[in-house]
Amino acid sequence: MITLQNLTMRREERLILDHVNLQINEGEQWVILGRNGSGKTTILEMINGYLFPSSGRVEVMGHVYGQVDVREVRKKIGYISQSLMEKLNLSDPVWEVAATGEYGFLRFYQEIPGEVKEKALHILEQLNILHLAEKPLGVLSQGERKKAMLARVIMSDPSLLILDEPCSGLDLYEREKLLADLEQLSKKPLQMVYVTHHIEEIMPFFTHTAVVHEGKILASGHKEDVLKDELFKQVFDVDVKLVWDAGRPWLHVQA
Ligand SMILES: Nc1ncnc2c1ncn2[C@@H]1O[C@H](COP(=O)(O)OP(=O)(O)OP(=O)(O)O)[C@@H](O)[C@H]1O
Repeated sequence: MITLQNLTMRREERLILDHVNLQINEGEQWVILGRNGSGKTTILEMINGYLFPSSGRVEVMGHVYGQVDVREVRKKIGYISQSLMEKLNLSDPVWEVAATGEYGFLRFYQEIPGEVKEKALHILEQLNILHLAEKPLGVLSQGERKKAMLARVIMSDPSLLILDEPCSGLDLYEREKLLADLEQLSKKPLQMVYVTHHIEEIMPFFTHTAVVHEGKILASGHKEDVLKDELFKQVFDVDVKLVWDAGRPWLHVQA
């Protein structure tokens, strides 16, 4: 479903990605982990076709970038990121923010068809935020904004969902609610690539993990094979012990 081959990215003489290879197959749910500045977002932007590598090959859902109109591929990709959040209009009502997902627009300049509004309201109801439908996006809490973005993504019925640190800024309650929503979504035929710094966000439904370090993929594969104490010591330079509890990994920092 996604093949990244030998991706290299240079910026001002700096090597930001260094021969990145990653194979993501249908039915797998991936988490990409790594420290600040390791190159995670750069990889996501390449999968979305917003950035092109200096060299290498990107194939997404059977389309090789450079040979297709990436805007067409993007219609099948849902993207949740802080940079997209910043592009949305804070004065737009939440239902309208969700409805824009139907077309991939950032905002509407014409009347929205009744059935599109109905569909948006239905999705808000599923996510338990129907009561926020008429509120402007700007008055929502961080957690509620994330849910509005999720509604916008669900509206577009994507085959691939890319999430860049969706839980950042959320308290424990909001984080767990968002993760539970994602778990529900994972039951659809919907593939996810989820970027985070926090391994406890690796819910049981995630099957695979890649660890990015200084622009390289340090390890990738089944999460149980990749998530090892030694790897965390190497990446985070902190002595940790990894413990699995209820199907989720947790890190204990050693004294
Ligand atoms: N346009 C750019 N020009 C120069 N350097 C850039 C540019 N975009 C990203 N970088 C650098 O590339 C490196 C990787 O950035 P990236 O955003 O992919 O990291 P990340 O792993 O997502 O980090 P974080 O977890 O902090 O979001 C960083 O050191 C960043 O400063």
